[in-house]
Amino acid sequence: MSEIAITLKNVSKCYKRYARPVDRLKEILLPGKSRADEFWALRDINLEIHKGQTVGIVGRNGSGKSTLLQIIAGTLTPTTGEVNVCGRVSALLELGSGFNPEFTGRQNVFFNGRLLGLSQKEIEDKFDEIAGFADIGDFIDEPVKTYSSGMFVRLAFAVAINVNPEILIVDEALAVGDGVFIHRCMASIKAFQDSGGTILFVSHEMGTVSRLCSQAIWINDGNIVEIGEPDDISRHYQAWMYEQINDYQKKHNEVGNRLVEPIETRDPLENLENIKDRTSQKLKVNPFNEKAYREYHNIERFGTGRAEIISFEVLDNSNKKVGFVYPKDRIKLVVKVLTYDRIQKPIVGIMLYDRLRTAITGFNTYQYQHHLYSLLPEQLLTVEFSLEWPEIQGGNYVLEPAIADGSQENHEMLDWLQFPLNIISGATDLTFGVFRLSSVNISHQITVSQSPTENYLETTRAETRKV
Ligand SMILES: Nc1ncnc2c1ncn2[C@@H]1O[C@H](COP(=O)(O)OP(=O)(O)OP(=O)(O)O)[C@@H](O)[C@H]1O
Repeated sequence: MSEIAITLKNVSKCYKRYARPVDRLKEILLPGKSRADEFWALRDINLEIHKGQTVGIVGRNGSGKSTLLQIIAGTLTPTTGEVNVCGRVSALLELGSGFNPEFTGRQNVFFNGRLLGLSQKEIEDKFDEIAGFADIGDFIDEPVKTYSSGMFVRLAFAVAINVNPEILIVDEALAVGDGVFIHRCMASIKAFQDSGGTILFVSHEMGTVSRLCSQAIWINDGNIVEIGEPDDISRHYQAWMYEQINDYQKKHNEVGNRLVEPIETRDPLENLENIKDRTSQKLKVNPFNEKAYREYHNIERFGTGRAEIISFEVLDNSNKKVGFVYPKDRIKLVVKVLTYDRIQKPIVGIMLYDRLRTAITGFNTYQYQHHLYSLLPEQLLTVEFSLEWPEIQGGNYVLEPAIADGSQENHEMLDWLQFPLNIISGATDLTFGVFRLSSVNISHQITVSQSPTENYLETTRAETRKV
């Protein structure tokens, strides 16, 4: 096992919160009696991060991510516990933190470089590289208070990555950079990873965490919920987020989500009892019936459970199950849903993820304006999506079906199966990046100047059409 770069033992952080600003003043003027409420932003955090790891930290707003990063970066002291950091830390924390707004960009580069332990000469040697990376032109000699948030982060990242850190800490800041800059940041982060650097970063984008990280940490209400493979954390966090959304919908949408159109009655299924028997087991352990998430880390499905996906199949043209497809193959994705309650506005959809859990595409009945009538309890809904397999890179993919009640923007997630089906996509042709465009027209012309004096031009034209 590699060396340990960061260790946290029983780290907690308590902030003081004052109901009124005057209480803070009173406490200073009349010491002895605390007038603040205690707020524990982190509780008993135990963590070991090895050298060379890239660790993504996820969690909803206010869960304690920045507090944790600041404690590791050394800009905040924990209330209790022990922190050991081995290696030079360069931190890109809250936007502009560490920059003096009255100083110019240039002055701030020197100021920050010195704070990070570089000598004047070292910073002078690196200055052009830093300014070149930040690419903010003449603004480098303007006070940073005149910078846009994007310019701020450009300079801050340029400093952070160019001061030879061993541990790089990035707190969401990159979210405000433009596409070109993010691309460059990602390239430098990759190079830093390859050189054996340790990275900790906060992101709300699970795709980025899955792509970049070797490990992920999920924090909620100041506690570590789970540490593990980014892919697992991504699924569990997604499940939990939907739980929150469902709770919110329940509270705020009791009336809004009520049935407006007439219910279409359907013939009850002949073998409904059998199906119910098979699925009742699952329902009993449905984690969304009031249990805290912590108790069911290893779920592979989530939702309120008012309806349940009981079968999901990928079929070829002759209705045979397939696990291997080629681009342009026609396939059918068949989702069967059993209802346990009245579902007023059913939406059935499927997400396609790659092996790093990057969402490749998603489609659902609502989006394609395929209206599904309201369902009664104990009905079986079968939805079949017929499609041409996209021209994506060859490899392993995951298809995940889901059933929701509501609209695209505002729905209750009833059941979402995570990782029910792996499908291998064969590669038929060269594909660069994620997918290959299915229809590209290419034309070209070559113009030759045959005699400069006559200025005579001969043009050869050609056109190819690839559909
Ligand atoms: N200086 C402070 N005084 C009092 N409370 C604070 C202070 N700084 C942070 N908090 C509180 O501590 C909790 C954790 O904050 P923190 O910034 O670490 O969360 P976060 O997960 O980074 O949130 P976000 O995703 O919104 O950036 C929040 O409830 C926040 O209000």
